[in-house]
Amino acid sequence: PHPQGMVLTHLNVHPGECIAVKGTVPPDAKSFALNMGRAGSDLALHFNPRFESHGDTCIIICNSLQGGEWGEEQREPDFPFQLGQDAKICISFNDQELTVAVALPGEQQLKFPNRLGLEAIEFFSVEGDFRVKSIKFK
Ligand SMILES: CCCO[C@@H]1O[C@H](CO)[C@@H](O[C@@H]2O[C@H](CO)[C@H](O)[C@H](OCc3cn(Cc4ccccc4)nn3)[C@H]2O)[C@H](O)[C@H]1NC(C)=O
Repeated sequence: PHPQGMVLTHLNVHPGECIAVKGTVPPDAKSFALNMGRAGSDLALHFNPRFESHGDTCIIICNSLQGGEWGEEQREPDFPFQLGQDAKICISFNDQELTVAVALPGEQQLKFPNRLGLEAIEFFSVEGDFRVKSIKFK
């Protein structure tokens, strides 16, 4: 099978701008992740909805990755995603925090501290069970 997902680099997204991702969650999805930061090993946010994965059921795991080391997980039980449904996710940030707004299927905002002091998002990747339909930079 082809590995799922995509990697975008040299993005230069600044505070106040947002990355708007639209896509579909397959009906048999187990887990997907949106990663953003400086590079694959230097992530301000690993946003990882788990439908059934790592012993977790329907929970969003957020974490940072610095020099290849995971930080402390933030576990969010408010879970807006549904198997087989479209999803619309807008990511923005400032010096204090990153904000993930899920506009589909639920309306939900999730905040995560900007532990890296990130000033621009250069790197964005999608991994796992999420079929990207569009990415817009607003
Ligand atoms: C109870 C003691 C062990 O704790 C467990 O430790 C695991 C290993 O650190 C934690 O799982 C890791 O959590 C990280 C976030 O904190 C990341 O999610 C680690 O996965 C990285 C990763 C991305 N990918 C690509 C990918 C992503 C999504 C779907 C498909 C492929 N493959 N591995 C994932 O392996 C897992 O979240 C954690 N569970 C708890 C309850 O704390």
